[in-house]
Amino acid sequence: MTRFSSANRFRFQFSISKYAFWWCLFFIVLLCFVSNHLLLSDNDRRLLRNRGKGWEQRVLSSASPRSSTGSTVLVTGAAGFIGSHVSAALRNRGDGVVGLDNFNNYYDVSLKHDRRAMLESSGVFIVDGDINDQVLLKKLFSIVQFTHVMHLAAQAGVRYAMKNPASYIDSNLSGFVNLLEVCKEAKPQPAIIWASSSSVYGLNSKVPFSETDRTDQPASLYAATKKAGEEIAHSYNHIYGLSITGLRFFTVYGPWGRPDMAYFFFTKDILQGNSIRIFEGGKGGVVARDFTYIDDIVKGCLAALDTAEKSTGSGGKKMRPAQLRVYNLGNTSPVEVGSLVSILERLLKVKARRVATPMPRNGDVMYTHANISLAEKELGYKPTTDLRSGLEKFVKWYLTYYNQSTVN
Ligand SMILES: O=C(O)[C@H]1O[C@H](OP(=O)(O)OP(=O)(O)OC[C@H]2O[C@@H](n3ccc(=O)[nH]c3=O)[C@H](O)[C@@H]2O)[C@H](O)[C@@H](O)[C@@H]1O
Repeated sequence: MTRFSSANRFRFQFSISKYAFWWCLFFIVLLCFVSNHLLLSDNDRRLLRNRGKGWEQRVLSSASPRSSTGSTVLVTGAAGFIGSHVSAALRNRGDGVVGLDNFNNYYDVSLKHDRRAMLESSGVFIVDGDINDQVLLKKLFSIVQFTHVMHLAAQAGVRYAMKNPASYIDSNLSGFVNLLEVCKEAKPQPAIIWASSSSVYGLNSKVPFSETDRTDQPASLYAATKKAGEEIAHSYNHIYGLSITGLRFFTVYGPWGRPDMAYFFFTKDILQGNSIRIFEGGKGGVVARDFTYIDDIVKGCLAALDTAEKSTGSGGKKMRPAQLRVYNLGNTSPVEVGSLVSILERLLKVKARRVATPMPRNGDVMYTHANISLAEKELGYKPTTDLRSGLEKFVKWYLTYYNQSTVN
């Protein structure tokens, strides 16, 4: 009995320690899984993804220009609307392009992934990363000598600033400063071209808007951050000799556009039979925009890049004064929102359910109209697409992309 129980005890203890061992192992694996998948920040995960095997090689091959005179451009916001078009155009003419985008969910992320797929097929690699990530930016600059930075990453949208003000500070102010900090330290420094906005004109009532008009009355936080960006650009140019060009875009539209913009969600709502709100100014005031087609904007961006002088500093030290420019890139022919809807109705062959709504106090301004004579003179910028032809291209893209047909 005693002999039997001591053998049994031994077996019992052995199996207990065996189970304890397997349980420990199970808990260790579980712990690893939890720390990897739940405790890692978005940024850590992004770094792991970015630094995977072959990552540097992909960055380098995307950065190499096809011709000896080609530029090497870092495009931030490359999976965005304007960023994807500009990246494709730069690549198509032979420049080296590395994209950077944080793929945030401000609007449908799958659209951004589809833009990325389109760019990757033409040889542009988009790094999944944030402009606030200084370690990542420094890493990119240590691998590639960028001649230019086309900074198109931003928190866009005028009305959304009332819902999520912090996102505008994060991208348009902190992110911009972070990028400039890395650019100013680079040896040699790149020239920077970046997206400002027509919204900086705010409550300015002198039309058409010229670059010399007042821009100290922003009507939204979005506009205030873009205006602040222009002042920040001034200080980095002044202190560090960075060559900086700001482009004030006027309501850019077209294929692969932004679903948060009126022409885009009006199209969706008209097709789905939903009503659309058309903002109207009080006392006969007109609500209109100088809608500008994406291909014209791309030409303006490339011309700004081609005419940008080199930065004059290096490694944080300014050698002599550097170029600082700002240009309006608009279409010069404002169209009332109601007329935009009429064009969409004709193209979609569907009557819109219009609800006239007095302009809410949401950061929108009543009217925009660009004077583009400066861009015309110095960049050779000449928009050629009227709203009807541009919307026709947009609608064609929209119906194909969303696999829809018009209702006859
Ligand atoms: O050019 C610019 O500076 C800005 O252009 C657009 O801003 P916005 O002109 O307000 O463009 P939409 O949001 O597409 O609005 C277009 C027009 O439709 C009107 N609207 C908008 C929404 C709506 O439900 N109803 C309506 O009538 C707006 O008041 C505006 O007049 C972009 O969203 C900004 O990111 C950009 O910086």
